[in-house]
Amino acid sequence: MMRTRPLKVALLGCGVVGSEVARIMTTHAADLAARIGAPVELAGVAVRRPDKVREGIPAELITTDATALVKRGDIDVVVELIGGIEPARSLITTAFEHGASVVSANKALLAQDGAGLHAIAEEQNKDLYYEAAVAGAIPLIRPLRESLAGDKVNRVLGIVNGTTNFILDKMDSTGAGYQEALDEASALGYAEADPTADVEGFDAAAKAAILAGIAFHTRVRLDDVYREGMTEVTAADFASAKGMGCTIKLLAICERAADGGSVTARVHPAMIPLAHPLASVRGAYNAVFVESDAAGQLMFYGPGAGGAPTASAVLGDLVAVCRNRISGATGPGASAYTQLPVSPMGEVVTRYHISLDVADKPGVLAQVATVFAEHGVSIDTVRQQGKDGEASLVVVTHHASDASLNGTVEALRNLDTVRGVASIMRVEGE
Ligand SMILES: NC(=O)c1ccc[n+]([C@@H]2O[C@H](COP(=O)([O-])OP(=O)(O)OC[C@H]3O[C@@H](n4cnc5c(N)ncnc54)[C@H](O)[C@@H]3O)[C@@H](O)[C@H]2O)c1
Ligand SMILES: N[C@@H](CCO)C(=O)O
Ligand code: NA
Repeated sequence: MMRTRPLKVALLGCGVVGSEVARIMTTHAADLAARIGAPVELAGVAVRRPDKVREGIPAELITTDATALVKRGDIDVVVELIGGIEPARSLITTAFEHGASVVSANKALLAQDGAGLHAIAEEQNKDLYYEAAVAGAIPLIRPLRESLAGDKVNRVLGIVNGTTNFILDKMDSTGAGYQEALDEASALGYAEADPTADVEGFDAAAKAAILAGIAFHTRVRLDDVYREGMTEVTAADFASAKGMGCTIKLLAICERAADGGSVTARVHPAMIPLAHPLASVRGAYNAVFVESDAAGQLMFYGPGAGGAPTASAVLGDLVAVCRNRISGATGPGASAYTQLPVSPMGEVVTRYHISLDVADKPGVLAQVATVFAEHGVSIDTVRQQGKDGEASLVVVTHHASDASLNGTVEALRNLDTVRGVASIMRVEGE
């Protein structure tokens, strides 16, 4: 039966995502009301620039005072789409304290203080939903929190940043320059307000922290996630990758240790075989593999960024939270009961592609191989190409710990015959 009193929604931020949320709330109003069981009304929109023309949003709803809006007391759901840490955190906290539930897409804030926000939500008996914060439109948070709640997840691996996937794809497929591809990603609404968050891997690291926490029922903060961005990936790296039947993607990898006693979370560029499903993830699309005891391997794929796709996830959360409001229930809260330690990157075991510039003379290969052997790093393949007394040596290793690999590279740099380490890249997905 349809309730006549509408649920009131306050929208904080009306940029790329917020404007799409407002548009869909208006164009889909009747369907949303039917699905929720009550009409949903946009009761106020907090913006920074009130003079901007905002099609479809009545001028009387616009305010620059976000704090007053969340303090009104009659708001059922606050949708936070400002981004960043402050004032978003204070606004969300105030919203809970004044009776509202919250939907947010703010991965930076959730990775930094998800535990604190969940605690306040639980204290106030309110919902905190954030499907849009990880992998845009792709349903991922809800499947992990709800559909897989009876299984044991061991690994989450994937492409979780649309901007960097868009840039790497352009560099690989069209030979486009880094800056040109980044400018295009920003114009399309994929990049963060400060795109450094994307290209330096902070955004993917925030998503990895959120995913690892939910997948392993533990607490993983942004600082726990090892992070390398993609700004140093070069055309030469793509050429090397091609040479071994691979491409390069910025991956987020969260793993539970084989003994179950700890977890790791990392973000870095990696070579993956062209035959791997992640290799064919193009543009701003995201794809995430989840491996669990009972289900085996699941793959989630779809648009990872952009106004409308992200708004789809926000609207899904809005419907869920509104339904909960009507039934007087709340959805699942934080589930960090396992309290697993996060192991340092040095303990992560993977394969490596190392490109060295060496002197082209007898014994160099043996010298290099000895350094690998001394550090317990087993070599899979070696490729050498000579050029004017110098040579380029490409070594691909078997599985080794990051600590052993770092020790190897340090020792290689100390060899007179090694002129330089041109690149080191992990090899995943085999
Ligand atoms: N764009 C995407 O593809 C995407 C995808 C997933 C998640 N997100 C997240 O969604 C959030 C919003 O992203 P966006 O792309 O829409 O950013 P955006 O920069 O386009 O929009 C944010 C808006 O908030 C406004 N704002 C800032 N401070 C404010 C304040 N104090 N009061 C009122 N308004 C304020 C800004 O003027 C801006 O219009 C961020 O947390 C982002 O990380 C974005
Ligand atoms: N800047 C982010 C938005 C989606 O979270 C990305 O490119 O993936
Ligand atoms: Na999502």
